[in-house]
Amino acid sequence: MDMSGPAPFARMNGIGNEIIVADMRGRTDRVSPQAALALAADPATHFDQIMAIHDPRTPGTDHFIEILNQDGSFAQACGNGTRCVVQALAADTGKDAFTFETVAGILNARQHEDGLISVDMGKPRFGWQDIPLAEEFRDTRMIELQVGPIDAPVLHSPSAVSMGNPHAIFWVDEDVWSYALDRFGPLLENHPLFPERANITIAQVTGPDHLTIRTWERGAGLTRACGSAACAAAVAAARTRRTGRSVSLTAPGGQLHVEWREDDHVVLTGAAEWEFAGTFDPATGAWQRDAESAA
Ligand SMILES: N[C@H](CCC[C@H](N)C(=O)O)C(=O)O
Repeated sequence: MDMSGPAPFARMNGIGNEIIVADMRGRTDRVSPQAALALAADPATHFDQIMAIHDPRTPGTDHFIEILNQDGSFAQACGNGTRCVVQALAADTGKDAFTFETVAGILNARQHEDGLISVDMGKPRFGWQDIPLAEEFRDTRMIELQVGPIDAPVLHSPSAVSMGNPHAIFWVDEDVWSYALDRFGPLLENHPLFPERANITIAQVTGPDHLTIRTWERGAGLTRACGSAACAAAVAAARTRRTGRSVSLTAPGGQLHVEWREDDHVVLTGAAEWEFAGTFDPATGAWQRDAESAA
């Protein structure tokens, strides 16, 4: 049955990462890039990512999840967005555990008694072709890339990690707010070394097994948090012996925890917050707020 016509959505956030959860269950259409661009352009619905919940495509999974960035591009992973999906589905179904299929693989997630949500983001990938990078690097813990004056680079020698989506983690010793990420982010996001672009994070070790991070996201720009970047930074910190495998992180929007388990799975834990509900046209992005959600 194709339930065409407007689809329900919830405007949420994952520690400040602005998310639209689109309920596409029971439908055969998809959220279009045009709809994403229209919703992103409206200040009331402006978002970083859209998480579209579809009916399952694979036995043993609850839903297929499709992810669009603010610029209409499709993404393979979104940790903060996945937590928002769990919170929305838990409220709707009374279940607290879910298995999702994404283009990056199968994700298991659950909401805890305290309301926090954990998502198994799968295994990190480190091969240069898996990130992907445009040229071979035998050790992606530190790749040759820099921005700023040639004799005094501002950011250099990042770690590269894929969490299903590409990440470059630049290690800094100064306060992460002292770097012009608004200027360097787009240069690095679109650097030829990243054939699929990349999410760009600056990370400072600010305590034993604690990182402070800021991210310029592929397809969304500066965001208040990026869950898959938190995973990438935690894994890269452990790989480069800056921290252990269980790391707490402070992003501009709040706190996250990442555990890189011994079975190689990376588990992201954090909060999700509901803001308001509405309905929208998945083809055009035309929307209206639910009466009971009216501000
Ligand atoms: N911008 C990312 C997708 C969203 C990631 C982020 N919002 C998260 O929580 O993981 C990309 O294009 O790979």
